[in-house]
Amino acid sequence: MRALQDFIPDSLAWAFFFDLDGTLAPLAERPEQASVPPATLGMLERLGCIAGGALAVISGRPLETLDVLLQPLVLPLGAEHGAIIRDSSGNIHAPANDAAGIVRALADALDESLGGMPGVLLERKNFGIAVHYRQAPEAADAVRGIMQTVRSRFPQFELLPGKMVVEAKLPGVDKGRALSYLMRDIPFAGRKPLMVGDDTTDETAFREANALGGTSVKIGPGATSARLRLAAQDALPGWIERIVEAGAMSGASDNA
Ligand SMILES: O=P(O)(O)OC[C@H]1O[C@H](O[C@H]2O[C@H](CO)[C@@H](O)[C@H](O)[C@H]2O)[C@H](O)[C@@H](O)[C@@H]1O
Repeated sequence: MRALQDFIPDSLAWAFFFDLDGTLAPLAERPEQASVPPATLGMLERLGCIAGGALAVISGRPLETLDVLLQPLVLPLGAEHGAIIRDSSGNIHAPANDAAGIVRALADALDESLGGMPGVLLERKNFGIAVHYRQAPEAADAVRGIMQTVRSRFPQFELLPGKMVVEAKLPGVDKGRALSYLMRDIPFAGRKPLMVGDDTTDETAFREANALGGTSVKIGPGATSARLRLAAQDALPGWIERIVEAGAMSGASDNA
């Protein structure tokens, strides 16, 4: 696999897709402690301008949380692993059926089965849930077992393992589909997609970006379908800055 340092995509030809946790935001002990550094937000804003708006975030986070984490930017989004999409015109695309009741029932059942396991966090979302064990790594097997047992009573969901987390999401929802959906319309259409992510949950988007004639960047170690690798998350802002500077030198406008 190629290392990333010599690949500086042309901002006029590429569409940029970023994962959030572990990619734009350094990983934190708890979900509510994560933040996107102001310098990264500034670089994203400039990149979005020189790329003609062809920049989106595709994340497991709820849409409303992404808007808070990315403010003052308001970007096209694939939220909750792509269950909810906000396109470049600001239109929201979400599953037609109201999942609130069944998500609440699943979360309540998990809450009861987890029984206040120390260090284990239950995160409720609109179309799924996440059970985190970053603060109790020794609970990993127990959490996975409980998730499998409870999920068997809720066939409306499928499990998705991630970094120190097991999530339950709707079937047919994945980041690859979100990327593909966004790529259908201007300003993404006609460009080559570049997906940057750090987790197994990003693999569907890596494969989709590759299949659509683009490429993909995996941050950190681990088996992956991504074609390029960046050693660590803290090297990402510098790489984005190089794309922005190269774009500015080639005459792409970074005036909003
Ligand atoms: O698709 P992503 O943007 O990578 O979101 C995936 C999940 O990220 C969050 O959990 C992860 O980040 C937390 C904060 O750094 C960390 O404490 C946790 O261990 C990670 O799994 C988020 O809470 C989930 O909702 C996202 O699905």
